[in-house]
Amino acid sequence: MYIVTAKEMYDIDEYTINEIGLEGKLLMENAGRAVSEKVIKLIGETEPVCVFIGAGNNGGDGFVIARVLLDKGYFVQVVQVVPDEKITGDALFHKRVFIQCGGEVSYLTDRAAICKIVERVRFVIDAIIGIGVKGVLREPIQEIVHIINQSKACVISVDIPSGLPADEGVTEFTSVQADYTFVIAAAKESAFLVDTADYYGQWEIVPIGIPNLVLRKNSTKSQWIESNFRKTIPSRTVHAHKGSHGRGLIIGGCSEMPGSIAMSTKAALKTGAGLITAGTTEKVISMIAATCPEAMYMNLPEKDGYITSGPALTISNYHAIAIGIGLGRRKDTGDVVAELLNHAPCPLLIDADGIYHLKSHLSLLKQRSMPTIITPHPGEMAMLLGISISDLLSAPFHHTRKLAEAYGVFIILKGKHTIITSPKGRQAVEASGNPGLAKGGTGDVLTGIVLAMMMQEQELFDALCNACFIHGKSADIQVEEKHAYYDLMATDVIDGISNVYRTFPCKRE
Ligand SMILES: NC(=O)C1=CN([C@@H]2O[C@H](COP(=O)(O)OP(=O)(O)OC[C@H]3O[C@@H](n4cnc5c(N)ncnc54)[C@H](O)[C@@H]3O)[C@@H](O)[C@H]2O)[C@@H](O)CC1
Ligand SMILES: Nc1ncnc2c1ncn2[C@@H]1O[C@H](COP(=O)(O)OP(=O)(O)O)[C@@H](O)[C@H]1O
Ligand SMILES: [K+]
Repeated sequence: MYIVTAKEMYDIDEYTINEIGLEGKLLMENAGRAVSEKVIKLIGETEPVCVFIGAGNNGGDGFVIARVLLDKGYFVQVVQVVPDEKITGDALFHKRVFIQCGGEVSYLTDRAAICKIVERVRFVIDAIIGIGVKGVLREPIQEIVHIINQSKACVISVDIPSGLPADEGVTEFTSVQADYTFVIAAAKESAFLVDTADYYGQWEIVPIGIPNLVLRKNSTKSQWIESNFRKTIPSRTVHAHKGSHGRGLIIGGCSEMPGSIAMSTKAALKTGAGLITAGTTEKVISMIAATCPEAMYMNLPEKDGYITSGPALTISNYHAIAIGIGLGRRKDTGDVVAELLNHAPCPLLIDADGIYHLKSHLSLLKQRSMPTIITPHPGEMAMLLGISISDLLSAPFHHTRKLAEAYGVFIILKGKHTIITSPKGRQAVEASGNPGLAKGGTGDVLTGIVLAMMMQEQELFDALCNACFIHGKSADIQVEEKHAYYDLMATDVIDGISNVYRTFPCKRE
């Protein structure tokens, strides 16, 4: 499940054609056939279909789809939206094959004629432009796209909704609003961005015979899905003891936010951590101890209800430490974050107010010999970078990679499509979870889950991805089985962790 830019996709095509030896015409045939199979499943037997075709190879895919449907007995109307001389190369080859098979092509750009056709069909296949789009759509294509968008027909886009950029960072565009998109060979970046994802409608990737090794070689991003979780999540051996599953310390909490550290602590234990100590103020300990009797507590010095640094903070005995949840933003509380950045002898996870304090100590990240992980939501990430949230969200892959590489830090940028980035620039998207998670406290739960995963025997990058998977899937199963988006609480997400382990048991023994 690779994620690519348009350039990476072109490199993949080129390598497959020139080095592997699979011809472009053949890839186009495969692409058209693969999409047709999906289309047939979707639309049933007898529906009339209109295929809109543009000048490039995306249009070429459209000719193959039209031929397959025609061959299966569908009434297929092909509307070519560019003049004949624009159809060249592999697309022209497949246009000729379509015509040889009895297909008819009408070159149409007239509004009234197109409206009439679109009114009569229940399904429109959009093969006007694929990843080759440059800038905002020109006329008459822009108007044709508006007609398609206003029609009642179900719109199925080939590879990408026409007009939509494949890459992040493009903010001005007009696009087909698809109901379904069958994406060719690899997901494109825009399928995961706040401003562009919805144009795809429901989407899935269709393989077209490009070898996996070529995809792997040319992409740095992928989706983290169920099979990744199953392959990488370590099992607990029969000889396991609490020491073999990690001793973790979570530092946070203040008088106004006592619950957050309680939730992180509980989530870490529920996820499988061996021993968890919650380091917080005496008052917070008295408030939360009864809610999580399995945890241990470290009484930290405080001032006005907030943690301050002092000798009570012993950090040498832990396999991983998390700081930031419900910590507050006082300057002397920030000193504790700096102290950990300087001295924590183990992987360090920084979240929430810890990220706020990190902004003043970014340079300390580079000196750390053990990994540092941050888990910002877009507001915190934009604050760290000194850019607006909308700028961040228009190019989240780029911005997170830049920060991760510059400071040698692992980043979990939270959202519907959570992006996990390593200091070497490897990136994964974890897409589970639902709007029920848009509620205070769910981030604190994630922190606990991440801390626990960091201490299990697996690659750190995989651990971070698996943590996001557990968090999102817990919410998804809870909503499927007994909750709604509205009533899901962060504590329900903790309870739901058991469902995730029971639904996706680990295979590795
Ligand atoms: N071998 C390959 O390269 C394969 C490519 N495939 C398909 O080919 C597509 C990419 O093909 P191409 O690179 O030919 O590009 P596209 O077919 O995506 O689009 C290029 C055409 O769109 C026009 N265009 C671009 N921007 C425009 C704008 N703003 N307004 C109006 N017209 C505009 C261009 O003039 C050009 O004719 C993929 O999305 C995929 O569907 C598949 O067939 C699989 C194999
Ligand atoms: N609409 C959504 N779909 C999927 N996941 C979501 C959605 N909204 C929020 N989340 C997830 O919920 C968590 C919220 O974290 P955060 O904003 O830090 O919450 P808080 O600090 O209030 O606990 C993140 O893991 C995020 O990915
Ligand atoms: K398209």
